Amino acid sequence: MKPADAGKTPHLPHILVVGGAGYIGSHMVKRLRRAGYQPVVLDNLSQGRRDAVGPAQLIVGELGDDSVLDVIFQAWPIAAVMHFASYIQVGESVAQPATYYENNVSNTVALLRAMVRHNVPRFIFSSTAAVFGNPDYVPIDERHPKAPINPYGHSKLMVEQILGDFDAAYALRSCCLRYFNAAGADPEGELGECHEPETHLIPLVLQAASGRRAAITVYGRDYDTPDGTCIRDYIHVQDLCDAHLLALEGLLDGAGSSRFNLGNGAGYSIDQVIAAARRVTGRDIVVLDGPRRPGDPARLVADPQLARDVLGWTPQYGDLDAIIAHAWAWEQQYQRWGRGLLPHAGPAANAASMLASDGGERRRQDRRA
Ligand SMILES: NC(=O)c1ccc[n+]([C@@H]2O[C@H](COP(=O)([O-])OP(=O)(O)OC[C@H]3O[C@@H](n4cnc5c(N)ncnc54)[C@H](O)[C@@H]3O)[C@@H](O)[C@H]2O)c1
Ligand SMILES: O=c1ccn([C@@H]2O[C@H](COP(=O)(O)OP(=O)(O)O[C@H]3O[C@H](CO)[C@H](O)[C@H](O)[C@H]3O)[C@@H](O)[C@H]2O)c(=O)[nH]1
Repeated sequence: MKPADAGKTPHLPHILVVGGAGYIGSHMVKRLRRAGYQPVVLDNLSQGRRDAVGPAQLIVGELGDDSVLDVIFQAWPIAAVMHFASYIQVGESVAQPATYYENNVSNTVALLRAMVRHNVPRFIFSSTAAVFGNPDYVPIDERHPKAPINPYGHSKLMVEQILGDFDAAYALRSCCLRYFNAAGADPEGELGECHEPETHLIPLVLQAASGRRAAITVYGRDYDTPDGTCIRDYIHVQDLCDAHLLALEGLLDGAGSSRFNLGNGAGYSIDQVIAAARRVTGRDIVVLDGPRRPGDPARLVADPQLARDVLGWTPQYGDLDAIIAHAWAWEQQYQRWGRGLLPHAGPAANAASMLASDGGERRRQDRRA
């Protein structure tokens, strides 16, 4: 199987993209549109950006709101759901577990129940390497024991388990895609990563390169790795989108439920990432040394063989410099235009008036309270 390409017959099915205004979800929405699908986005804008959705349908609303979900499933013939919406910060999940279990688990169950109510039988879930906890071995394959070490990882593993039960009880077929470290940006420069607050290494290193922040702090130099810094498997957001498209095609073709680890299968240390960023940007980057960040495993590297064999997935951006180059182009756009003033920003064609409930700012305030 190959990912559906631009130019393929238009008007493929409607796909509900929950969290489609966020970093990975917005790239997926663009990819779906290019492939001829009709994405419908549900996002509460607690992190996502209205302009990142482009001309796709945007419903501003809560994932766990039955009335919103019922209206969406009645309004559009949704063939499958892609679920990107969750809270994603490991440290915050330790401090606020209730918030994480509520949003990542309870609200997801509400979505799944709505799918069962409306006979929508296909689901693609954004899972994470965090379901494995501190790995017993690397590269990590799908058989590796699941032992999360924080509420974020637990919440994702719970949903994986719930999906197994929904398959058995309701024939809801699902594909869990466990991303390792999502990175990079739309090669066309329209979309990229802009979490608030940003906690991910590559965007922070590039903010230090652009001058948006003074320095990057390396969290620990005493790990059992060749240079003492943590090793991660960085996977380009476009490659993640390709995997989703393949998973979607599989489910539409009648495939059963499945779970895949998504990474390049190559690990880079923090020092290697900083060196690559210096190479790509040509800028000096000030580096500070800090203590370990609690809960960071020394090494997380995927074994992506199953996704290659079963989905036919071939990542295009295995080269760290290419991943960083796209993220750097995005950082420079941000420098030029600022948040909310990007060149592609325009009035979102959305159904917000139908279901107005812009809980975004309220959510942000709740979480900071
Ligand atoms: N970024 C990574 O490296 C990474 C790695 C592994 C897994 N993941 C998973 O991938 C998914 C997407 O990650 P991301 O980096 O794009 O995150 P993101 O925060 O940029 O996107 C999540 C989106 O979901 C929305 N959202 C959150 N709660 C919602 C709710 N209750 N109702 C409606 N919308 C809601 C947010 O507004 C945001 O637009 C997440 O589920 C995350 O756990 C990400
Ligand atoms: O300012 C920083 C930020 C990060 N790091 C280090 O860089 C590495 C990568 O950190 P990220 O925060 O970019 O990514 P994580 O590996 O912590 O987290 C990623 O993988 C997790 C699974 O383990 C979750 O899925 C999460 O959403 C996803 O971003 C870690 O060793 C971290 O300690 C620094 O040294 N300085």
